[in-house]
Amino acid sequence: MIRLLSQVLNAGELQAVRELLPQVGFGDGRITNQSSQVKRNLQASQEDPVNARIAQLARDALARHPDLRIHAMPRTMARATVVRYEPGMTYGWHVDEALFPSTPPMRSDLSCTIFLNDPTEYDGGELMIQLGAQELAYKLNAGDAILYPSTTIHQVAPVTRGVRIAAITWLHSWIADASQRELLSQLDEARAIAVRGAAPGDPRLQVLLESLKTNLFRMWADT
Ligand SMILES: O=C(O)CCC(=O)C(=O)O
Ligand SMILES: [Fe+2]
Repeated sequence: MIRLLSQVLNAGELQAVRELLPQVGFGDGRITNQSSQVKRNLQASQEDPVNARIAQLARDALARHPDLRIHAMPRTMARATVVRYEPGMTYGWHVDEALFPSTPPMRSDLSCTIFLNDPTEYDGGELMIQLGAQELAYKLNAGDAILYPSTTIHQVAPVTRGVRIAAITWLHSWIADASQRELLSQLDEARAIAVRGAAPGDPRLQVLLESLKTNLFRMWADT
């Protein structure tokens, strides 16, 4: 499932990132995808010390975001990388690698983009995700993030004006199976609504419970 995580970075962290960004050392993005025919962007090298500081800010911010825990059930999070798209740059349709090349390698279940600059600063540069025949486009406010399954075909549309800057990372979930993960996150959301003291007939709680009951029945029904 695609999930938007709002205000992952708070105002202070965004300001710290803005001050660090001019010092990031960027290189050709193909360094990590040498055979890619569609990747035309800039990215920080993993050894870059300024990237490491931004990555740490991003990791801490994601780790404390309640929606990340509910929807990703993260086991491991890869070190984030700052990416930069100038006019004409793009990352065409592709699927992310199955294994993130850490030691040991990490299976990527979910991909995550944290938008680091304001959408008014550039044209184009939408993160587009294919859902069957549909193409969904996302361009979020600075500090917001999107979480999407690493199995999806996606692209960054060409930037036509200005500069798009984001931090990207990947997550290994405790729950490998996406439909099982969805059941658990619906259950967790329902629990959170109930704990807050839902009003009788709360529509969100009702539809969550109906979905859980129906989909568990579909899974377990002996036909
Ligand atoms: O910059 C983004 O939003 C995602 C880029 C991407 O798809 C990737 O680096 O694999
Ligand atoms: Fe990607």
